[in-house]
Amino acid sequence: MSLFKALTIAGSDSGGGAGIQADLKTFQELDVYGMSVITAITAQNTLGVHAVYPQTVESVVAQLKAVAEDLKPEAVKTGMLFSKEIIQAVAEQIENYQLKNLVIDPVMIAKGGGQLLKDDAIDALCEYLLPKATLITPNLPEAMRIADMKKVETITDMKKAAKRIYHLGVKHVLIKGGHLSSDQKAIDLLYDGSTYYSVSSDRIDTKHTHGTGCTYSAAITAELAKGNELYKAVNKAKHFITCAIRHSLAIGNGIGPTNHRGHRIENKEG
Ligand SMILES: Nc1ncnc2c1ncn2[C@@H]1O[C@H](COP(=O)(O)OP(=O)(O)O)[C@@H](O)[C@H]1O
Ligand SMILES: Cc1ncc(COP(=O)(O)O)c(N)n1
Repeated sequence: MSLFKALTIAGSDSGGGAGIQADLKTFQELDVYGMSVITAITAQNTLGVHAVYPQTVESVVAQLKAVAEDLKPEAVKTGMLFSKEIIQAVAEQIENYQLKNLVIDPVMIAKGGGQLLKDDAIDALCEYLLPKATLITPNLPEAMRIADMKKVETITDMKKAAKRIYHLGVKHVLIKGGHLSSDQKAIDLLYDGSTYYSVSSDRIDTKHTHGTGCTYSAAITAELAKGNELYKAVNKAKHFITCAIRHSLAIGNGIGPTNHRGHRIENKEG
């Protein structure tokens, strides 16, 4: 049996619900060998981000080189990248090692509050990373910033934003609808430059959604690593994240994490 390998380039969440920790748990659950490049360490729990300790560019490049020269991931995702210097260095190494199947989760602000991407880094993300990516997965506030729009609140806004982001050079755009109004289904919109696809589930009534975006993009990355084409990878990942939210964990005193074993509970694997 082949063993597929996926890499996450992201920040560490000490609370274990988002970032590197969510990504590695997701890779493991989906039978993909997981590797990591840590861009920043956050002191974080379900109540929020207490502190951010970014890694040096030298550290990020050294981690990335070590992984790329030896282990050769079939797919790569980025999460919290924090600064334009880190973004530029990551983009250079992705080019250098010709890393394929790149999924960008343009993480900006944690659900519990806390800035995970500096304001002046958004331009660098668009200029250096987007043109190398297979997919970008912004939530509504992130889509608004990247598309440079005043608001992204409805499906019509999502379509407009997807088109604008597509024209920045990325191959596919998936705008996540977790932040749509609470009477709407959890509708995500996938755009490939010609067609809009709706990827939808019922909305689950829970406040415990810490790490949903990280887990979803990690699941897409794992499915791409296994050789699935993009549309299929997104649909499989949507099932994974929906199960993870349905069985999310009411731990801590704030926004609890998703349950990466949720899909096993639904499939009665225990
Ligand atoms: N309450 C919910 N019920 C079902 N799916 C949800 C819910 N909240 C978010 N999702 C889904 O979780 C995924 C992550 O979306 P979102 O929460 O918008 O990302 P982020 O964590 O980046 O803000 C998307 O597929 C979204 O539709
Ligand atoms: C290190 C790190 N990366 C990403 C997120 C975003 O996750 P969420 O928006 O669910 O808080 C986070 N909180 N921490």
